[in-house]
Amino acid sequence: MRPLGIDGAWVLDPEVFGDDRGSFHEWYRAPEFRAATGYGLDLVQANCSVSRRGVLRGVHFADVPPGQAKYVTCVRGAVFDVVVDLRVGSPRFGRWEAVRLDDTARRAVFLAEGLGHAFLALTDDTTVVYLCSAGYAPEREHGVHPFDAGLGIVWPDGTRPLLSPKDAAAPSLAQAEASGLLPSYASCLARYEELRLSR
Ligand SMILES: Cc1cn([C@H]2C[C@H](O)[C@@H](COP(=O)(O)OP(=O)(O)O[C@H]3O[C@@H](C)C(=O)[C@@H](O)[C@H]3O)O2)c(=O)[nH]c1=O
Repeated sequence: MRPLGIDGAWVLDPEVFGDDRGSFHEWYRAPEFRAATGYGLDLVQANCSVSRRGVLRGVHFADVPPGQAKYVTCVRGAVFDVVVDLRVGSPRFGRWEAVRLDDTARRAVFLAEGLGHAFLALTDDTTVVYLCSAGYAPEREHGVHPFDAGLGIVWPDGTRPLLSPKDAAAPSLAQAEASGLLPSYASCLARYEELRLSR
C-alpha cells in the first residue's frame, strides 16, 4: 500500500493473477495492512452499493470520535473515487485526491476516520464494496456538496451526475465548517493515536 498525498489515505495496487478461469487477487491482508498504514482494520460493517453510470455518492464523512474508516474497492465497472481532507486544522484541509478504482487494476483505497469520501460511477452496474471500522449511524454521518467551488473537485466529463436528494442539499465546505459540522484535525490525530495503541 502506498500513501496518497492526504495523510490518512492509502492505495493498494494488488498483484492480479490471471488464468484461463479468470483472475484472483488478495485485496486485504491484515499484517501488511497494519505495517503500511499503522492501523488494524477493525471490521464492523461491510457495504456494497450498485450504481448506474453517472451516479455520484458523497462527499460523506462521520463525526470523530469515533469516525468511520473505510477500505473501498470496485468489483464491477469503474469509479472515480475521491478522498477529501475535511479535518479542520489539517495542513491539507480542503485538498482532494482521486483514484480510479475498477475491475481491471483492482485497486483499493483506505481512508482513515475524518476523511471525506465520494465516488462517481463511470459505468452502468458499477459495484463498490467497502469495509468499515464502525457501524452505520445516520445521525453521525454528514456530507459536503460534491460540486462545491470551495472544494473544486474536478469530476470527469461525459456523465450527467445523479445525486441523492440528501447529497444535492449538502452544505458547502465553508458552510459545513462554519456550522461546526467538520471534524477537527486534533480530534482525528487523537483518535488515530488511540487506535494505534489499542490494536
Ligand atoms: C451508508 C448506509 C446506508 N444505509 C441505508 C440508508 C438509505 O436508506 C440507503 C442509502 O443510503 P445513502 O444514500 O446514505 O447511501 P450512499 O450515498 O451510498 O452512502 C455512502 O456513500 C459513500 C460515498 C460512502 O463513503 C459511504 O460511507 C456511504 O456514506 O441505505 C444503511 O442502511 N447502512 C449504511 O451503512
